[in-house]
Amino acid sequence: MYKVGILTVSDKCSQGERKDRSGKLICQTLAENGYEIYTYKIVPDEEEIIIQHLIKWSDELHLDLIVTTGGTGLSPRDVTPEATLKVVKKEVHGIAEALRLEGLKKTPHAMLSRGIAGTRGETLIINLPGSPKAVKEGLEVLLPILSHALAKLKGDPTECGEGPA
Ligand SMILES: Nc1ncnc2c1ncn2[C@@H]1O[C@H](COP(=O)(O)OP(=O)(O)OP(=O)(O)O)[C@@H](O)[C@H]1O
Ligand SMILES: Nc1nc2c(c(=O)[nH]1)N[C@H]1C(S)=C(S)[C@@H](COP(=O)(O)O)O[C@H]1N2
Repeated sequence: MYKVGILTVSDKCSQGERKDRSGKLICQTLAENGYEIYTYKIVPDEEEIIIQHLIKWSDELHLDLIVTTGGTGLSPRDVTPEATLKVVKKEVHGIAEALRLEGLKKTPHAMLSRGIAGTRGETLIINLPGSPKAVKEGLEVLLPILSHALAKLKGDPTECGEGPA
């Protein structure tokens, strides 16, 4: 069972001014789909704090997957993509592009998310926007590919083909 960490990046949620529905939605959805929710935290929109958590969860806890929610927009306090870029060793552009592409089918605002995805060692890190609606839509994009992505990240030699040639 793949181990997952969920990091909610939100000033309001971290100050108790808003209930974190988005992080909880990620926990619930991934658990329902067979992932082990290993850890879940709410942090403010502070780059250093985000970086510390991503590195610890990857290098010390050796999580397979980290999903962040929030702080991917244009607001001055939105720094999740910048923090994530400082942690990942390789970007997975296709995931970030797919999230925006599918998001645009729901709302033109999807183009305003600067979220990225990437890997650090054998950990896959994915940024989702903050709203529960964006999280629900983003998970619908991710769920079909997550187990394949994580298997490949761990060096699974099986072919990528879809069935017989
Ligand atoms: N974790 C969350 N749980 C529930 N709703 C959220 C959450 N994060 C964001 N939202 C909703 O999505 C909207 C846009 O998210 P955004 O990250 O811009 O939040 P914000 O309020 O601007 O900043 P912050 O959440 O960092 O205080 C928010 O105004 C809020 O309505
Ligand atoms: N699929 C999807 N993506 C989405 C949205 C959405 O509703 N659905 N919201 C957009 C909005 S309104 C914003 S402001 C940006 C950034 O959100 P964040 O600052 O909460 O990360 O995500 C965008 N991406």
